[in-house]
Amino acid sequence: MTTALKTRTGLALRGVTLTYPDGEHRLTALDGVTLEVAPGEFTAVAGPSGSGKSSLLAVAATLLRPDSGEVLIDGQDAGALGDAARAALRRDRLGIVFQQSNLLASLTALEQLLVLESVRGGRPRGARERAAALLASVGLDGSKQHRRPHQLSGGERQRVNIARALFGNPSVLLVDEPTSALDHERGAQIVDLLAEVTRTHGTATVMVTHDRDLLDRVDRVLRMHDGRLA
Ligand SMILES: Nc1ncnc2c1ncn2[C@@H]1O[C@H](COP(=O)(O)OP(=O)(O)OP(=O)(O)O)[C@@H](O)[C@H]1O
Repeated sequence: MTTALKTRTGLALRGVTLTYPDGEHRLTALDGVTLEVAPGEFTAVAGPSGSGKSSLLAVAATLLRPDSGEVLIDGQDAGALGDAARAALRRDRLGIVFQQSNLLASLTALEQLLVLESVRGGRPRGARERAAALLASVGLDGSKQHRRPHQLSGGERQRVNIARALFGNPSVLLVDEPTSALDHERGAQIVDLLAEVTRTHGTATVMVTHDRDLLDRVDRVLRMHDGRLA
């Protein structure tokens, strides 16, 4: 495994602008966004609907190429890479937790993590033990690891999502509205868990949220308005 050799400097966006086609014009979703998130730092991005939060995550996740500006993951400029190298960068350095739990219905919690190793081209020795330990560390012990998504609560599914995102030992963890399907108490527990894994795994974590009540649990809150960060 090369994970031990990763140089971790976190996430940096420099002067990022993103536009979408909008009839005969272009709509500016991100307008010169600059942002740095260091390893072990938990940053929230809050802002009204349509302000550009999801666009910011998609660009940071290297899923969308910005019109201009740079996206650096551990110092590597994603824009300078071809598609295959960008996919490898995503696989090796990024963990992504989507709003909708996109777990595979037929797999148990443990298998949701292990299937990633198969995609990566094999299952290194100890992967099963590591997956089990990771699930236990996010609060899913024992028999719950052998349940399928429909046999888990919304909060538990989100815990599996978080464990799965951490399984590749990412440097950067990107989280999109993780509490939208949860009540306040369970939402707060998930944000506390994200704060804990940010510390213990040393990830540069960015969470997009519109839930203001949870913002006192993060290291830093950035506000987004009309594609600009303040
Ligand atoms: N694929 C797309 N094509 C065209 N316009 C888009 C597309 N995706 C988003 N937009 C527009 O870009 C702007 C930013 O959208 P974005 O989804 O990033 O905002 P958001 O802050 O995440 O909103 P929400 O909180 O509602 O999810 C909005 O004006 C939106 O309508």
